[in-house]
Parts: sequence; structure tokens; C-alpha cells
Amino acid sequence: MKIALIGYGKMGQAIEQIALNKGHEIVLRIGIENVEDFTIEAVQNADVAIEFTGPHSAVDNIKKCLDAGVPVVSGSTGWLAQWQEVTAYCQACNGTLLYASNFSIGVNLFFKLNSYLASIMRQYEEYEVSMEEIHHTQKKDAPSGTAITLAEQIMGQIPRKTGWVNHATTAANELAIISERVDPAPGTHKIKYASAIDDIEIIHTAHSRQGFAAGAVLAAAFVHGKKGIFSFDDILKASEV
Ligand SMILES: NC(=O)C1=CN([C@@H]2O[C@H](COP(=O)(O)OP(=O)(O)OC[C@H]3O[C@@H](n4cnc5c(N)ncnc54)[C@H](OP(=O)(O)O)[C@@H]3O)[C@@H](O)[C@H]2O)C=CC1
Ligand SMILES: O=C(O)C1=N[C@H](C(=O)O)C[C@H](O)C1
Repeated sequence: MKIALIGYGKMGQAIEQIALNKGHEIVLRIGIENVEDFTIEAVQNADVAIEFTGPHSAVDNIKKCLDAGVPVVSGSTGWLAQWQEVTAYCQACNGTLLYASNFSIGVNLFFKLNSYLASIMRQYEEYEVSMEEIHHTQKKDAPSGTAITLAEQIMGQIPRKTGWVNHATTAANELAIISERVDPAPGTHKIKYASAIDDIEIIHTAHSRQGFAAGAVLAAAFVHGKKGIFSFDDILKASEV
């Protein structure tokens, strides 16, 4: 598979290593220093584009890949306020997009655990749910995209939580997400249900960026030759026997 890497920072470089080890070819590498090389014609040399830049550039980058008619896998976080706009754009050009707030298989299993735990905890109002996420100090967005996905899952199961806030709170309807920035943390997410009697906690700790990068390459292979809007769950479902 020929891959265009849009964003050649920590993730772009980790993805390159895994893609090359799996026998794929990198036909385009775009960083801020050669952004003028990011043309529709250049992207069209690729079978799939993998976009990991950041909150402020993701939407334009995704749209350019869609304009090129090339399926795009995006892991950039912090742009989901424009989700409707981007998915409408993708549909209008009969394109292909797979977005995930987290590409590691472990976190995607953790998402299932989180939903299940929240469904159990719905009726136990004496347990107060909160979340903590820890990332490296270069991270530009807070809370993490993964934390937002986890919060949306919890709110989907526990109706008394109607919104999340990125600070501690005593408001019963708010779900607190506490963000810490500590090097070199690649990504830790903890959900805590605390009561006067005991606490229940689930934690996912990434030891490196390998899991995110491997998942992005898996996603690129999944969308190759497909049309539509996909999630990481579609990959998990396709791999179930
Ligand atoms: N979904 C997932 O599994 C994961 C998602 N992420 C997300 O991916 C994004 C990137 O993370 P990471 O690689 O760690 O960040 P980095 O800052 O290491 O890399 C991002 C790179 O993109 C470059 N860049 C910025 N704007 C543009 C642009 N318009 N065109 C091309 N390149 C650009 C940056 O250049 P410069 O530094 O010069 O600005 C930088 O080199 C973040 O949003 C992060 O949250 C990260 C890990 C996993
Ligand atoms: O910026 C990062 O590093 C990460 N970003 C993603 C997020 O915002 O959830 C995924 C992972 O936690 C690492």
C-alpha cells in the first residue's frame, strides 16, 4: 500500500516505522516545513493518507485528502466541533474517512469496558464518577480526545451526567475530567467511581506510541478500497470471527 503521511511529528514518524516494517511504501511526508508540497496531485500518488497533525490543521488537511479522492485516516484530536461539517464534506464527495480519538487496540477494548461499567453503575448514585488523563507536556489539547470519547460513553449510560468539564466539580450533573501534563507520559486514562465506602477504578496506560501507530496502519489497510465513514469499531467488528 502507498501511504501519504500528513503530519510528520511524533506520530507520523512512529507510523512510518511500522508501515515500512509491514512492507508498505511512504510516498509523501508532509510536515510544517514542506507544507507547500501538500498538493492534490501529490496526495493522489497514495492509496491512503494518514493524518496526524493537530487540532487546528486537521479539518483542512482531511478535506484536501478528500478533494484528492484518497481515503483518509485521521488521528488528530481537538477538532470534533467540526465533525458534522467534515462528514458532510466526505459524503458530498463520496469519499472515505476513518477517525478515531485513539488507535490503540487496548484503548478500544477499554472503551467497551468503560461503557459496560457505566451501564452497571447507572443505578448506584452513591458512586461519583470522575476521570483523569495524563499526557506529555507537548500535547496541545485538553482534555484528550480519548477522554472526551470516554466521557461521552459515560454520559450515554448515566443520564444524571449531562456534560463534562475540564476541572474538578461539585455539580451533580457534571462529569469532571482532570488533565495532567507530565513527561514523557504517552497517554493514561483513569475512570473512578468513588463512594464513602469504597472506590472502583479502571485504568489504561500506554507504554509508548507503538499501539497508536500500529492501529493507524491497520486502519489504513482497512479503508483501502472502501467508501464511507468508518470508526475503529468497524475494524474490530471486521476482525471478529
Ligand atoms: N488518535 C490517536 O490514537 C492519537 C492521536 N494523537 C493526536 O495526533 C496529533 C499529532 O500528535 P503528535 O504526532 O504527537 O504531535 P506532533 O506535534 O509531534 O506532530 C504533529 C506534526 O504536524 C505538524 N503540523 C502542524 N500543522 C501542520 C500542517 N498544517 N500540515 C502539516 N503538518 C503540520 C507539526 O509541525 P510543528 O511541530 O512544526 O507545528 C508536527 O510536526 C495530535 O492531535 C494528537 O492529539 C496522538 C497520538 C495518538
Ligand atoms: O496527543 C497525544 O499524545 C495523544 N492523543 C490522543 C488523545 O488526545 O486522546 C490519543 C493518545 O492518548 C495520545
